[in-house]
Amino acid sequence: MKLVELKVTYEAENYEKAKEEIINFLYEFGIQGVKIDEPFEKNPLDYYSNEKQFLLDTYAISVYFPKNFYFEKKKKLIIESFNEKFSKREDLIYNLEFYELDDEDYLENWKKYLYPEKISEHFVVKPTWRKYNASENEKIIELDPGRAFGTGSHPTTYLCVQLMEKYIDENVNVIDVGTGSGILMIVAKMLGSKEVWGIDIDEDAVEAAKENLELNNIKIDETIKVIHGDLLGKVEEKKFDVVVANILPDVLILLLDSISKVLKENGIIILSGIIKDKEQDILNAIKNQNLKVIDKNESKDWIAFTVKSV
Ligand SMILES: C[S@@+](CC[C@H](N)C(=O)[O-])C[C@H]1O[C@@H](n2cnc3c(N)ncnc32)[C@H](O)[C@@H]1O
Repeated sequence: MKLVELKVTYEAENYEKAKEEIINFLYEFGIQGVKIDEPFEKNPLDYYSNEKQFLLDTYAISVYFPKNFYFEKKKKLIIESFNEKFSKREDLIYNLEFYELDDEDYLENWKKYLYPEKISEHFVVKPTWRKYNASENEKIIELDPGRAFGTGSHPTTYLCVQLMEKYIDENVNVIDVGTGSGILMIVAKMLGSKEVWGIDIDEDAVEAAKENLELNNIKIDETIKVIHGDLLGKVEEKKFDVVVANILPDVLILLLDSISKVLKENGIIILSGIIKDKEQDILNAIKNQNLKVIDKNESKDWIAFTVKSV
C-alpha cells in the first residue's frame, strides 16, 4: 500500500492562524495524520544533534492520504479548492508538493511525533512504544493508531471523549460510528459501558480497532463488536442508548437519519468532527431529524454536540 504526502510550505503574517486554517481545510479531505515543521531558535550546537531540523528554515505542514485508484481525482480537487481558498490572500504565500511514500516508511516516521497525551479529565492516550507513569485517577488508553484516524490529539476526538465522560456509564450501550483506531470504543468500555459496537467503512480501520481493543485487554465477544460497513445495511435491528460519531460534517448530515433509527427513545447522540463553518448546516440537520442540542463542547475551530429527541 502506498501513501501520498502533501507538503504545504508557507509564509504568513500570522503563522499560528495560517497553520490552523490550513490544517482545518485539509482535514475535510480525510487526512490520516499531520506533521508540522517549524523553524526554531538556532543554537550552533544543534547542528550536530539534528542537522535536518537545523537547516530547515520554513514553515510546513504535511498531511497523508492513501494512494488508491481515485487519488488522482482527489489530488486535482485538493489543488483546485486550496487555490480557490488561499491564492488571493494578501497575508499568505504557499507551495504544494506531493510525494509518494511506502506504508512502512510513513508509520516509522509518524511514530516519532506521537507522545502520551492527556485528552480529558481522566483519559491519557499512550502510544504503545512510549512510557508513562499514570496518577491515581488517570485511565490509560494504549494505542497504536496504525493507518487509522484517532490518536486522540485531534480536537474532534478529544471533544468527543470529554462529552462521553459526562454521558456514559455502566447503564448504557454504545455504538461508535466511524470508529477509526477504535479509540472511542475503548473510552466507552473504560467508562463501564456494558455493550460497545463500532463500525467503519474502512477495512484497515476495522483491523486497527480490533488490535487496539486487544492492546487494552478488551475481548471481542457478543458485547464488543467491530463491524465493517455502513450503518444502515449492518445495524438494523439493534438500538443503542448512546451513539457517538466523529465524522466529517457532510457525512454526518447524510448519516443522521440512519443514526436516529438505531437510537433508543431516550438515547443521546454525541456528534463531533464539526468545523465552525459547518455549525449551522449541522444544526439544521439536527432540527430536521426532530432532535435538539443539549450540550456543546468547543476547542479551536471545532465543535461537538450532544443531542437527543425533542
Ligand atoms: C475522523 S475519523 C474518527 C476516528 C475516531 N472515531 C476518532 O474519534 O478519533 C472518521 C472515521 O469514519 C469513517 N467513516 C467515514 N464515513 C463513514 C460511514 N458512512 N460509515 C462508517 N464509517 C465511516 C472513516 O473511515 C474514519 O475511520
